[in-house]
Amino acid sequence: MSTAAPHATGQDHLWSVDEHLEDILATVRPLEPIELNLLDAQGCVLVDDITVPVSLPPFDNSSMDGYAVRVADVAGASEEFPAVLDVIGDVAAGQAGLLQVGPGQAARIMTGAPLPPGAEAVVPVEWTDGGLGEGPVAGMRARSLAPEAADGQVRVYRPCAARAHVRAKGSDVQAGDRALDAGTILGPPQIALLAAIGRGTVRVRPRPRVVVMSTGSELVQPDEELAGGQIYDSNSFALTAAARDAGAIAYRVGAVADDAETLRTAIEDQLVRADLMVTTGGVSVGAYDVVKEALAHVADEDEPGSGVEFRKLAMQPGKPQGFGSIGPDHTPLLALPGNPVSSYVSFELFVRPAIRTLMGLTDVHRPTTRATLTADKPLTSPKGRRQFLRGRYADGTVTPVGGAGSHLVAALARADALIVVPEDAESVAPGTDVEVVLLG
Ligand SMILES: Nc1nc2c(c(=O)[nH]1)N[C@H]1C(S)=C(S)[C@@H](COP(=O)(O)OP(=O)(O)OC[C@H]3O[C@@H](n4cnc5c(N)ncnc54)[C@H](O)[C@@H]3O)O[C@H]1N2
Ligand code: MOO
Repeated sequence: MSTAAPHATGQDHLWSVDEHLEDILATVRPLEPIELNLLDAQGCVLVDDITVPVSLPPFDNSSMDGYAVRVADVAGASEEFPAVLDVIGDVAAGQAGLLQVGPGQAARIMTGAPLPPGAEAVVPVEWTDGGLGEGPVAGMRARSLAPEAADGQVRVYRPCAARAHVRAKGSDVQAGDRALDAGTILGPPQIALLAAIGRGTVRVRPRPRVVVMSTGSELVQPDEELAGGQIYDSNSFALTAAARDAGAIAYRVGAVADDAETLRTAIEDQLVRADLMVTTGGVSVGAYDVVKEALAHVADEDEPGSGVEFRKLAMQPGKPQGFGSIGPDHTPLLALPGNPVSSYVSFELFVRPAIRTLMGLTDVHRPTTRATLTADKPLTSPKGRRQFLRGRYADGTVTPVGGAGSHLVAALARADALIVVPEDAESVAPGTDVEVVLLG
């Protein structure tokens, strides 16, 4: 192998952000569906439409603790002239078919209990004397204090309309209705609905397993002592968190040393648990840029399409990038630049859409909006590069946070948006309408 410095020929080509993203999305495919228990499916994308098997609620039931009555029996009732009804017993939630309410009768009923046949409405207990004969009560006596079921008489002080305080069968969803559409992400409310209609498992695309690996012999893990020339590894934390935020199950591998063989072995060891590999650092043109060295030649001649290509993109930050697939399963790999802001911005632009494609989502991008630039002076941007500056967005305006330097982590921590300066702009004046990526 030659030890001469590489020539610039062919390496000067700058790929656009859109070309790079297109290549990534053309390679990454949604993961195969699996059947998962409801809670394991949280955050996953539903593969099939879900139809409601039984109506919800499955039967007419009471929305209040009170008395199930016939409307005619309480017509005209007042505190002065209460309706007096014979109480025939209790209907608790979970009971059905025991009582029949006839004229002049009432059944004491609990919230969620089935409306007994014959009854047309429920009067809340607060509209009655609770069977105690001493005027309106605030509630029923606890079962521990009065274990026997209600009997005797109840005075009802107000009339009620038919179906009052009754939740009708099917008033939530009807059997045969579409409960959820394929493509829905299962959050807590969707999981509530699936459980409510009796589904214990669902077919979803699994959450992608993403291994995030930082590289660099200068990196030290948080809580350890820094020696001269060392810095803390922030990328592996930032990107693991970002992968989780995107919906992945993410594994962090902190700081592999700048040695090609060590790195190759470390990556091979991780492939078993990766649907997607992400590395940071070592992709530039330095003598110690080991990711490039380790991966630029991993293409397997027997495996067409395998291998990692390193490119320069017309963007800032995030100019040097690697992308391809490795290992027997052609696991996609994105090699991001090491500067902390570069790796984070690259993640947002390329890795997040890849993760969301693996998840089976069609809308894979962060939302964007237009905003008026608020700044003391014009923003400057290198010609021919799409620049992503950090900013704060509020009420249709965006304000830059910190400068363009790709080492500025503190400013990144205060930002909630990226200000996009297009390739053809070298300067953007305050007051200009700009595109903004909302980081959510
Ligand atoms: N002669 C040239 N030099 C550089 C160029 C170039 O075109 N010609 N490009 C610059 C750009 S742009 C970037 S971006 C960086 C990318 O470099 P690498 O991907 O090789 O990254 P490293 O050299 O490993 O690190 C860069 C920088 O970031 C710090 N770093 C790395 N990993 C972490 C981490 N996990 N946590 C925190 N900080 C990290 C590292 O210490 C360096 O300071 O190359 C430029 N150079
Ligand atoms: O592209 Mo580098 O990522 O500008 O700092």
